[in-house]
Parts: sequence; C-alpha cells; structure tokens
Amino acid sequence: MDPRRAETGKNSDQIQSGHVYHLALDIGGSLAKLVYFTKNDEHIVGSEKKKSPVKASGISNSSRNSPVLNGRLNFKKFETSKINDCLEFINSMKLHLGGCQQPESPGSQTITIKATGGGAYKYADLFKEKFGISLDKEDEMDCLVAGANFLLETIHQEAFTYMGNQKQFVWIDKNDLYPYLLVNIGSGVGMIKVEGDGKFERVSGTSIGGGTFWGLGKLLTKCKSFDELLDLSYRGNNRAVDMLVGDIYGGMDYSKIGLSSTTIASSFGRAISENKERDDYKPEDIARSLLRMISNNIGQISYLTALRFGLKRIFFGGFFIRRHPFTMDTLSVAVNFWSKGEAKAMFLQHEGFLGAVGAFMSSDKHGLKELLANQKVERPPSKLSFSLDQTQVPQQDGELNGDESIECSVYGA
Ligand SMILES: Nc1ncnc2c1ncn2[C@@H]1O[C@H](COP(=O)(O)OP(=O)(O)O)[C@@H](O)[C@H]1O
Ligand SMILES: CC(C)(COP(=O)(O)O)[C@@H](O)C(=O)NCCC(=O)O
Repeated sequence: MDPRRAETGKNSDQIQSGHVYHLALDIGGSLAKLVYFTKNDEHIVGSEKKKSPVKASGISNSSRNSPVLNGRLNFKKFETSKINDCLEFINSMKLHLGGCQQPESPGSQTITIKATGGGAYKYADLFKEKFGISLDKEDEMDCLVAGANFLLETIHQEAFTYMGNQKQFVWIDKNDLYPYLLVNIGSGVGMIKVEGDGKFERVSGTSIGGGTFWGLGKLLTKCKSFDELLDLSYRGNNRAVDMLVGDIYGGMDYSKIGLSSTTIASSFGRAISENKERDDYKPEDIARSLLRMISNNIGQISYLTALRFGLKRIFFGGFFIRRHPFTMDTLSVAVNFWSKGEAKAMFLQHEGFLGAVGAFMSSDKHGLKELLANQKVERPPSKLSFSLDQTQVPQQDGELNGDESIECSVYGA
C-alpha cells in the first residue's frame, strides 16, 4: 500500500482500524528520522485465506508459517530545524495513532511512541502538546547498535563496499558478524565497538562530522540546502583549494615517506599562499575540499580506533554519507591506505536510519504485539518475528535522498 493514500480524506478511526501504523522516531541534531509500518490492504490474518505478496527470503516457505501480517516498513526524514514539518506529516498520516498504550496503565488513554536521539528529550513537550502522546525514550547508542545488527542480520543486501566507483554487496554471515566497529556519522561522529546483540561500548567520537560539513559549507559557499552543497561537491575540484605535496616539493613526490605529489599535504592550504578572497574561489571547489577533508579525517580516526581494538571491519552509517560516491570512496581509501589493506570499510543501505530502526525494534516484541492488537487474529501467535523481504530492497543508487519503503512480513512461530 502506498502510505500516502492515507492522506485522502479518511478520518483517523478509519485509518487506525484499517491500516495500523507503528511509528518510531530518531530525532538527532540535524535530522528527524521516522520509521513506520503500514499494513497491506490485501492482508488477511489468522485464516487459511492468508495471501502473502512477499516472500521472506532466507526463510523457506516450508520451514516457516505464512505471515500473519504483510506490509511495508517506511523510512522518512525531516530537518530537525523544521520539526513542525515532521509533526505535520505525522498528523496528516495519523501516524501518532500507531503508538502503544502504556502497559502499566492499560485503562489510560496515554499513547507512547518509541523515540531516540537528543530530540526525544528536547521535543517531548511539543509532542505531548500537539498530539497528547508521550515519547518513550530509548538510549541513542542502544538503538544505533540494535538497528545496525538487525539490518545487517536481516537484509540480504544491506552491507556493501565502495571503492574506485565499484559498489559491491557483502554477504554477511550472521554467525560471523562480530566484532565490528560502527562509525555513525551524524551531526557529530560516534564510534562503537560492537561485540554482540546489546554488547557494545562507545569507544571514540569526534565533533568534526556531518554538522561540520553542513555548517562550514553553508558559511563558505552560501548554499541554502544540504542537497545543494552535496551537488556542488560533485562538480568541484579540491586541487584549487588544497595544498598538495607537489605544491610543496616543486611538483615532485615525497617518495621516501610514501607520499605522491598529488596527495593532499594540507586541506585548504592553498588559500594561504594565494592573494585571493573567499569569493575568488568556486563554491564547488570549496565544497569538494571540505567534504574530502572531513571524510579523510573520519576515515583516519576510524582506522586508528579499529586498530586500537583489533577490529577488521568498519561499518559506516549516518546521513552524512547519503550514499555519496565521493564520500564513500574517500572513507574507504583512507581506511584501506592507513591499514595497508588490513581493515575494510563497509556501508549500509539504510545508513541514516539505524537509530530509528533500533527504536522501532525496541518496542515490546518488536512492536508487533501492538501491531496485532487491532487485528482479528484467530490464534494469536505465541512468538513473533519480523522479516524484511530481501528481494524487495530498492537499489536506489541514483536516488540519494534515503526516504523509501520496503516490504516486510510479520511471522508467528
Ligand atoms: N537533507 C539534509 N539536511 C541536512 N543535513 C543532511 C541532509 N541529508 C544529509 N545530511 C547530513 O547528515 C547529517 C545528519 O546525519 P544524521 O545521521 O541524521 O545525524 P543526526 O542524528 O545528528 O541528525 C547532517 O549533519 C548532514 O551532514
Ligand atoms: C552527541 C552525539 C551522540 C549526538 O548524536 P547525533 O545527533 O550527532 O547523531 C554525537 O553528536 C557525538 O557523538 N558527537 C561527538 C562528541 C565527541 O565524542 O566528541
């Protein structure tokens, strides 16, 4: 079902009983992310008439029951500074009705929505005021790790490598996933050593992250949106702004320490020796140099952190990446260069939604008890599991926005 159809004139009761939503939020320093479930129209629960448009890959039909619920898991983001747009969207889709009643006070009408990120605290009153709902706060690191583990274990083509314009999906063996380093590049950067489900430690971080790119980029190029800044960076040439080894060594390599003449010796360093004002530089060259500087820096710190803990695999998430080839390539090259090929940089299809997916999964039994609460289930399943259809993951390499929806099924055991 296209979730936008819910905007067309149905009242909230009809929507609530007809389509069942389940919503979780991750409100970060830059972006508010929503993950919500919408039920398929054609789904029929608890009888032989079940119709499954989706095959949950990795689980053969013979080894599994038919799904008790088919639907879509939807991903959507808004700028945190425009939180009212996010509230408006939730209202228009009646997503707030997809929360759950407080278990400790079943009679009460208080609906809670799982939420993580700093905004779960900052905007709690706003959600209460606007919708009368409470935000049930989940720890941001818990959610990032839970989201990453869930996606990596569940979705067949979630992880991929990217180097030299080559994207390659990586098959993840569930039994050989840990340990790994999760580097989440949001407004700031968090580095988490993950050793298992719920077993992790935040081991490092840096304040030079996505917010730095967007903030400095805004000041230096006067662009009005993040997409505009990304667009500029596609077209720019950092050599116009950066000081290269060759600029210092008269066009020569510094081969004794392994530096070629084209290696960046000093990001933005060219500007010190040229008698130019900021406006004399092309905004696209500045954007490119900035993106490269920040990506290189994060790649290097990530490698050093991985080295410190003997980790060979680094998964990069967060919306700074935006599946931007240049960003991914720079991060990969930095990890590969510094580790002499020992460590591997990998990326996630749902890069920016790790926290929101984690919050979604943190609901009681993955929020599925509530999902089914409004269903006429003849024999309620004792144990539930949640499968995303691996065959349906969109390949949106041309689409860098990140908002999407994927088919999924809920199974009883
Ligand atoms: N449409 C956008 N608007 C603003 N920033 C964006 C956008 N898309 C990607 N970004 C980048 O993603 C970063 C935020 O990533 P995210 O993982 O959502 O972190 P946070 O939880 O801190 O908001 C921003 O700082 C910016 O670099
Ligand atoms: C404070 C944060 C956890 C907030 O998460 P975010 O909204 O950036 O996703 C993050 O910005 C961060 O880890 N900053 C780096 C702080 C440091 O280690 O220096």
